[in-house]
Amino acid sequence: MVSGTHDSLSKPKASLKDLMERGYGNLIKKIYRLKEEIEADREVKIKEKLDKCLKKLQSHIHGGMAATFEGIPSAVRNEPCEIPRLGNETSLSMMNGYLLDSADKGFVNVHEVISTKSIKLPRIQRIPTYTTWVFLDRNQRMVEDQSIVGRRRIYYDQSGKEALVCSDSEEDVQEAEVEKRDFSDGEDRILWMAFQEHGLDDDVAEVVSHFVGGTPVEIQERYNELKLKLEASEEQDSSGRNMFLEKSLSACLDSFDYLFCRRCLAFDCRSHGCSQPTVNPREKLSSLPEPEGRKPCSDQCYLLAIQTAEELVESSDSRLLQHMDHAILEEESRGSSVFNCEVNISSADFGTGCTVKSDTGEGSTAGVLSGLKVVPTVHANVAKRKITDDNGRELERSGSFESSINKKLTKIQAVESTTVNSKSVSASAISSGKSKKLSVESSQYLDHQQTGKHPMEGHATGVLYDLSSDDNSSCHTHDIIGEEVRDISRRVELKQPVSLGRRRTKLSSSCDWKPLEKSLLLEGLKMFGKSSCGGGELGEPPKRGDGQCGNMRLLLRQQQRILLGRSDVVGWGAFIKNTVNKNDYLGEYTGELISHQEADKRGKIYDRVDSSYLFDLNDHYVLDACRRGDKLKFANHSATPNCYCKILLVGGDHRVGIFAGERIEAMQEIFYDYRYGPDQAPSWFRRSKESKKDEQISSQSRARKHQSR
Ligand SMILES: C[S@@+](CC[C@H](N)C(=O)[O-])C[C@H]1O[C@@H](n2cnc3c(N)ncnc32)[C@H](O)[C@@H]1O
Repeated sequence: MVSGTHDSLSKPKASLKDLMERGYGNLIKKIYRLKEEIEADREVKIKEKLDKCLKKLQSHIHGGMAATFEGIPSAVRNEPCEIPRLGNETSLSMMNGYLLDSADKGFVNVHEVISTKSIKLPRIQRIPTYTTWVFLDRNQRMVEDQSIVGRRRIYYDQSGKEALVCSDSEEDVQEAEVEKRDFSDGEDRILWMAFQEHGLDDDVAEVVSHFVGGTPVEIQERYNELKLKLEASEEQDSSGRNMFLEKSLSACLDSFDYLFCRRCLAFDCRSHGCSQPTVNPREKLSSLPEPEGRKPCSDQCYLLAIQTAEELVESSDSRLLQHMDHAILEEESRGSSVFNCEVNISSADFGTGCTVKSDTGEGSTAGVLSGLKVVPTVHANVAKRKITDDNGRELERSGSFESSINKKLTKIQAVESTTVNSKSVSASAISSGKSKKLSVESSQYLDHQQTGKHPMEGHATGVLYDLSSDDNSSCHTHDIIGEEVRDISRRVELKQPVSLGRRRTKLSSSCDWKPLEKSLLLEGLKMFGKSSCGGGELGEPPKRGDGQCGNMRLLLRQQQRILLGRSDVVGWGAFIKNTVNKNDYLGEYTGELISHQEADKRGKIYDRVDSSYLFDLNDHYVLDACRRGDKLKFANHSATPNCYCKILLVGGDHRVGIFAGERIEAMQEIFYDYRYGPDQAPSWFRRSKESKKDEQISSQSRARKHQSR
């Protein structure tokens, strides 16, 4: 850095005369010349640009009208050319080249004018910025590059005037408010020449500042910047590599990495979106709170499983159970892996949120990997085995241990022998289903329909869980077969010492869940401390008239057609295409999954433009539909809404479903209550609440996070 930069700030600026006396006359003359050169250069460029524009304009003119364009160049070039006003004509008529009807003034000689009337084009509203949004099949994790946290960015408001500096700390914001001066190419040339010839000096900086403006400090800093740039490019020339390029390449690879789905092992997968972190279940285990003081909702509730597992752990058989755990792992590591595959067969085919536990058996081909053993097999093996302690002594099995193992086996076997019953596979449902995400070949099921034989039969010693959803238990978790298989294949490859059964517990808090390994289950459930099958805090699932599990519709995207149109209230709105009944599922509010910190930062920006698409999802995430989402993001707020939102746990993820609160006729606009908290309510929301002018739509929203019911 140059010394004395601070002095130059405090001392008054020397005049050009003083500087000349100090021997900078030559420099000053040179700068004058250079400036003139630059300006002449610029003028030439501007003229060239203008000519280009005019040529383009002329090419758009048809027939005789072209003649009227003669007057334009002089007008644009600021040469004397008076443009007469024609009564109340709009400015459009003044700019369109019709220099007309001024015989009395006699300054425009246009003979080929066809019409003396200006054309009034319809007024078109500016296209709002958010029209760049893209559809999302489901929520996507924010790509890190797009985070505004920890970055200093300047955002301009709609009129492009007021800037908002976004930064992590308030001090930063203060600091950043001093805008950095921009130097033009010409200015760069001047200061570069001056410092190159006279060295980096305060006086030189002062001379330059007389011509290019700014403070001597800014000018010196700019010079240093230019020098660094030059050095970098020289370095590139000498080494044949470009460090900037390298940096951007790694940044590029970074974001490429974010697009990689670690569940599907594919880029930009449609099921999970981008930025899939490698989730270590154990890490998750500690980060999420354990459910406390909750009552089981039914005899299938996972809370019961937790209790039982806790009891087992407390019991004197805990050691044996641990050893059994090991035994299972050993089994797994002996050539083939334990595979407790829970396969979701779409409700479109089964009429219900039907989950199938499948034992592939060795060499089986039931759509899952061959050579895998299943949990029942392993359990049976374990039950038969002698269990020894670390010193190789056989451990005595107490009665309760034997009975707990036996109970498990009995349960498993009982279910194993169960074929799919009429509740879970209904022929009518098979034909009427329209799921596009079917992962198991539907032909298999049609085959089943004809032969009366379930497609899994024969392939698998399959454990088919009857998961008919006409009981009132909530079905929160489903998965797609393909996805699970891919997941498993990867796990097998990686030879992870965790059984797949353990993994599945995380994903299988589905309707009629049959606990297989409670200690494992316990772990899985802890990972999803907030998961609930009707515990209440996530809301009751919507009533199902047709025996279909509520959130399967979400999973299968069985949504209503939504139209986008000008809202009756403000801006754009979402409209329903067909009439729907109360509690019908309309669609999902999708968006980017962002942290609360990120949301607060973005919220500040959204508040400025008074338009927010943030939706509180849970303690960890907020949905931001600003850039990505679905048409339902345009649904506006009303205090007397016709819809409601609900956060549902689907496939282990929280997702927002929008449901009809009443019968809604076709083409009606959709509203739901944004439910702003008192500390979040934007001014317009409060205003409208106070005034209560509008009976139907009594409040408005602002850039804060919407809440579900
Ligand atoms: C999710 S967007 C809804 C779509 C919005 N109308 C648009 O044109 O983009 C939410 C924003 O719409 C506006 N908004 C929604 N409901 C409103 C209402 N009842 N009155 C006024 N403004 C509303 C607020 O600016 C809010 O931040």
